[in-house]
Formats: sequence, C-alpha cells, structure tokens
Amino acid sequence: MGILEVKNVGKRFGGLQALGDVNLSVAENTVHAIIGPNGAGKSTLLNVLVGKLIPDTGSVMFDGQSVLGRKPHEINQMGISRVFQTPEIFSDLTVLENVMIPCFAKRDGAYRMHAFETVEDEVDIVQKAEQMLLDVNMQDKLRMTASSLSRGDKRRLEMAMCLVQEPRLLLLDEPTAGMARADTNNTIDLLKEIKDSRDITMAIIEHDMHVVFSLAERITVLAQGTPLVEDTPENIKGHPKVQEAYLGQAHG
Ligand SMILES: Nc1ncnc2c1ncn2[C@@H]1O[C@H](COP(=O)(O)OP(=O)(O)OP(=O)(O)O)[C@@H](O)[C@H]1O
Repeated sequence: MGILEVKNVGKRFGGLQALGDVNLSVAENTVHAIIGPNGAGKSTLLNVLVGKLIPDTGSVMFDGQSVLGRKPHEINQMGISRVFQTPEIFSDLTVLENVMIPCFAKRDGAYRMHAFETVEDEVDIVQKAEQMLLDVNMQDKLRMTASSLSRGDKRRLEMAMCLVQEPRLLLLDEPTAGMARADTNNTIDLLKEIKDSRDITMAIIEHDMHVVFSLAERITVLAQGTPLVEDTPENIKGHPKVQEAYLGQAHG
C-alpha cells in the first residue's frame, strides 16, 4: 500500500475526457515521476491531488485518508504540498518573510501578513525560516525582495515555502521548466539533498528526461488520460509503449 493511492480516477471537461481511468500507487519515501506528452492529463491529475479539481469518478487516498471533498488548505494540512510551474511567491516581501508566512499559516491556521509588525516576538519562526533558507542555499538572500530574484531562485524560494511546512508528500509541477542546464542541475542536486535529509515522498511531473532519470525511482507514463505503463527508469528507457506515447511529440 502506497502513501498515495489513486484508484479509477476519471475527469471530463465537457466532451473532453482529460483523465480516463487512472490508477497510481506512490510508495512512501520514493520519488515517482509522471511523464507523458502534452495534454496527457498530468496537470489535471495534480490538480485532483491537491483539491483544485474534483474528479467525476474514483478515489484518492493519502496515508489512509480520503483527499476528495477536502479544500486545498485542508489537503495541505494533511501533509501534501505543491510546487507550481509558475512560482507562487509574495513578490513585494523579502525572501525571509516569504518563508515565514507558511510557518504562521501552519501554526495559526491562517495567513498573517500583519505578523511582521511583531516579528521580534517570533524568534522561533524566524529561526525556522532561516534554517530552511540555509537548506536551499539561499542564506545570502534573506533580505532581498522576492521580485528581484532570478527565475531559478524564485523556484528555490517556493520550494523552501513548501518544505518549511514539513510535507510528507511534495508534488512538483515541472520544477525545472524554463531553466538553463546549470540551474536544472542545481535543482536536481537540491532535490536529491532534500530527499536524502528527511522523510519525504515526491511526485514529479517533468518533460526533461535528464531530470526524470536523475531523480525518479518509479515512472508512470500517462497518455490520453490513462497510464500506459509504470516501471523503473531502467525498464522505461526504450519501452515500446513510451515511444508510442511520444510519437509525433516535439519533446520527451
Ligand atoms: N479547465 C479545463 N477546461 C477544459 N479543458 C481542460 C482544462 N484543463 C485541462 N483541459 C484539457 O485536458 C487535457 C489534459 O490537460 P493537462 O493540462 O492535464 O495535460 P498535461 O499532460 O499536463 O499537458 P502539458 O504537458 O502540456 O502541461 C488537455 O486536452 C487540456 O486541454
């Protein structure tokens, strides 16, 4: 039994069957990649997992509890965090403040923008946020305004905002999209460090096969809303069904 169990999940948008009959089991403390051509349903599946979309059929269980019917913040409190394709950060705040906000949210159950007025009283949260930023190698950028960060650092910051909540499952939506090779490799190294330093399960959507094969222990190939094959990276390489799924696609 995996920490995440998706069973018979289907989702339609009008006449379009975005997810057909998705079954997926993600084992605890592993990195599981979900790959597939454009329009395969990867983002739709992720949106179901975080409560942004309600599927028409099926069930989603996280650590034995149903995710369906819960609001995104409730799913977050269950221990599922998501890093978006476009970083969701507070541009006008400093790097440190950005990481403090989810700490307040976790402690108080609500975002508290006014919290910074009494920041001296929040020593524990400042320390926690600073340690997190050290873990993602952003200790030199604590006082920088988030809007002035490079694209790679914005993603790194968003990762810190997720990780500071100590999620048990981290969902990564194309974590290296748009990055140059050096930044991509830094992100791979960072994710490996994160994985090795704590109990965490990762589910990652990614088009860059270098990233997928560097990180994933299991890979599910999704095509037209249905898993075609699930296997180890070694067995996925050169698998005829994978070639079939990507046939005619520009990347993969
Ligand atoms: N809100 C929506 N309304 C209507 N159709 C949608 C909606 N969201 C997604 N779709 C359609 O559902 C299908 C699956 O889309 P989805 O974004 O999940 O694919 P994907 O595998 O993530 O693609 P990509 O790799 O391009 O991000 C596509 O045909 C898409 O156009």
